[in-house]
Amino acid sequence: MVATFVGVSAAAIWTGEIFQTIYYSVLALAVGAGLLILYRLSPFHPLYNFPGPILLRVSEIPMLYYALKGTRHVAVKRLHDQYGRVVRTGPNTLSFLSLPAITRIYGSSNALDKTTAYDVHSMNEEGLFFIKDKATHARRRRIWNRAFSEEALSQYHGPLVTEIQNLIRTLLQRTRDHGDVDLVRIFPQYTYDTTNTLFFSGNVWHPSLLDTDDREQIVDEASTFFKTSECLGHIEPLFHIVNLIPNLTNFLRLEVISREAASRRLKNGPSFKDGMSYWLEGDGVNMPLEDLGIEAESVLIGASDTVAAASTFLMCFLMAHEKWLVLLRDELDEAFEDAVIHRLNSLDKLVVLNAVIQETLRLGTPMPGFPRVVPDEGIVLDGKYVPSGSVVNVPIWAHHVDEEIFTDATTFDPGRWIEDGKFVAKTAILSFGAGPFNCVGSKLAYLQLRTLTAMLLLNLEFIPTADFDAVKFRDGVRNTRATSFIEPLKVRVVPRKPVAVAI
Ligand code: HEM
Repeated sequence: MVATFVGVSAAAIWTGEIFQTIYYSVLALAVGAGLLILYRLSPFHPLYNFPGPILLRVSEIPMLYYALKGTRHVAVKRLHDQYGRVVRTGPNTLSFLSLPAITRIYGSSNALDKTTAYDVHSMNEEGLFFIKDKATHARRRRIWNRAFSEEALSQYHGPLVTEIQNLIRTLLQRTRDHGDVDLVRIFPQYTYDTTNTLFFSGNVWHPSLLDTDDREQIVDEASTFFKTSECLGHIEPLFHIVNLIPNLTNFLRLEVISREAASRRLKNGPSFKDGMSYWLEGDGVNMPLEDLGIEAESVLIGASDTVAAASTFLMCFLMAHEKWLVLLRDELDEAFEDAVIHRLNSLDKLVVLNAVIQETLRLGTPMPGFPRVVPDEGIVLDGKYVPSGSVVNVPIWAHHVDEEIFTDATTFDPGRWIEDGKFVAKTAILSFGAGPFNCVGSKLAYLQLRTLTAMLLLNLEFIPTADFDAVKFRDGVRNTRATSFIEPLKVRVVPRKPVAVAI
């Protein structure tokens, strides 16, 4: 009897202690969170004087919501419309919409460092996109630059044209099989194939994604990676916790694919002087072999979705603005009336082509911006002191549709880039970033966009399906590091007179 009494009593005491522990822990957390919120709103917070909505001043969660939805670029633009040129977009984050801020944050020789948002990867080696230290980055960048020299770009001409010819064949085949073809689906297949060919001599996957309609769902794997790292980049310590839990790291499969890409290409060798050949040659300093996997990831991330999204926007704009489609096609028909593109470099001179591409990049870069961290001594931005450790950012999309910089800013008007019959890129756009961390592959991106647009429009006619609605399509644009489209962009493709390319 006594034993039972004592046993029950001990259990009760134990249960009571657990309850008390939980109670006091929750209470302590609630008090801690309350104090943190009060501090973030108080004049003691170093960013107190910067305007912004209360919810964003106290927590990262509202911006995380927009990041998850893929509409952060729109949310930040609205905040600038409401609060002005500088907005507090998070407890510790400021967004600056101004030209001097672009120069100070990204462009100058003392450009600011990348934040820990770039640490969202599980590889221990060093890859260009992820390197934060400026001196280490500059050394690695010299090696990468060689893969985009004039000599290197000319090596890519032939393989690039072959990829586009395969795209043209597949567009016609899918139209024959299904009555129409979705450009949102087919363009990433083509760009991932092109990266595979130009950088790894086609060793990453075979047959091509176009030939299998991406049976292995490589494009989806990459897009899951982008979405997850965009969200975890907001609360980067969470990534390191997630990374410890095996089944939660499936989104990192792109890293496995990247390692395999590098090792297969190393084992099989190149079929022409591909991008990896330039990495292996080095530039005074050698690329460490163990870094090839993460560098492969840098190029797979950097080169494929970006070019696919720009190509999709370009076709959508042309179908929605027939005047520019006709002007561009006339320019191409006249330039290549003998049905041969003699040199790809001749495309650099075409005024309407280049204006259409520049305008596409202006309106077709729905990026919220790239975060940088303020150094120990703090900095002055737009006449305001910004304390050490703050995260600052220029919103690319909001900059591109800023009425103070571009008249009639939301209208697709390639004419804004043409002066006295010449293409003039007179106003800077941020599609490729700026400064030491800007896009290393921009020259290749322009080469790809010029060649693709010219070859598609010369060889094919694109007829949008009856349900084509440019406004609905634009409303379905999302950006989670990479750009994605909720709506399909369906077209029927009809052959025109075939045009050859002489390399
Ligand atoms: C339309 C196409 C493209 C767009 C809009 C684009 C955009 C950008 C932007 C904005 C950045 C800076 C990102 C940051 O600061 O965090 C960047 C970096 C980068 N891009 Fe591109 N890119 C394009 C095509 C390419 C291509 C074709 C390649 C390679 C073949 C490439 C490889 C890279 C790499 C490796 C970086 C990191 C550079 C560094 O940290 O030094 N991109 N890109």
